[in-house]
Amino acid sequence: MSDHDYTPIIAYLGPEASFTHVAANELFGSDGLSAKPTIPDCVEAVSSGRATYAVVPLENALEGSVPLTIDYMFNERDLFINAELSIPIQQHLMVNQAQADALDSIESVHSHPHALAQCHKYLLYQYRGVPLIQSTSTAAAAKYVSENPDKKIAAIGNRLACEKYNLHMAEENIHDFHFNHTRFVVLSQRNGKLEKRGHTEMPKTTLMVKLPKDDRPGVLHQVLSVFSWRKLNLTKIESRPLKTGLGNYFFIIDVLEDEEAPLMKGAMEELKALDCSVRSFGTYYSYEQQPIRPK
Ligand SMILES: O=C(O)C(=O)C[C@]1(C(=O)O)C=C[C@@H](O)C=C1
Repeated sequence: MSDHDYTPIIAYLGPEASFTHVAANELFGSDGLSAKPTIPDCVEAVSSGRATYAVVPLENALEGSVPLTIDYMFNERDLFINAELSIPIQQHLMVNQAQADALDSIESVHSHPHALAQCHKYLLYQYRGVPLIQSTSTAAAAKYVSENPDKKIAAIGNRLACEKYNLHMAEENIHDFHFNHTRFVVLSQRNGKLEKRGHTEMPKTTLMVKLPKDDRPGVLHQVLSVFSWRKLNLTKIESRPLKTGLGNYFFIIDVLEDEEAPLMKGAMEELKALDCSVRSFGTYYSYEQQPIRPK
């Protein structure tokens, strides 16, 4: 991808101090970042041209894919993945400063559904029966708690949100499993790699594969052998509903190879020869971020 001579606008799932904000900041710095209230708003901003890029969460190590991102991304015909960034996720429980002494009487816990799920056991044992309220992001929950000092409510989110919204840190690291990472992707209308220092060696290509309509036995096996006999390494395969009826699925397949490599071109041709429909979301590099450290 060539350098821009203008500041690109980067739509991200906000508000400020969401995990997606951390990801966007890591990849692009703070210039041009534009917070959006929801994932569909981010995808729409980039597909309409109002933003150059969108940064959205795609997959969490504990909870799996982010359905909203998958649905919007794979239905927008003209978007490509330019980069991915994996971030370690540490979840903390926070309350308004005015409620710092009322931790035993919390009446609801607010956060993004993924964050609530990542802390499921903690919430079960420490706050059994307390209603869990979904928000559009962890930072949106933190902001809501900061704006409601009279309410006995808590938010789950990251340390930056605790600082940004001046909340009281009630308990740190409440996620149930130590290895908690989320993978974010950069989407744009252009097919090309976003190149920065520190990417992993092999590029990755994301494909959307629809099986042939005749539903013959063994066709998924044939699809997988297209990659296996070429020794193309798959890092993910996931089936998602096509939303056209029960039993109708497409596959998201991540391959550790450049789509321009001869082996990949051959694989795509062979998939088409099997009557599969194949769409590439482009080839991109992977980046990793270190844990957010206390100030
Ligand atoms: O709520 C946020 O802060 C987000 O950026 C979203 C999101 C997600 O969709 O999974 C990102 C990382 C964490 O896994 C929890 C929530």
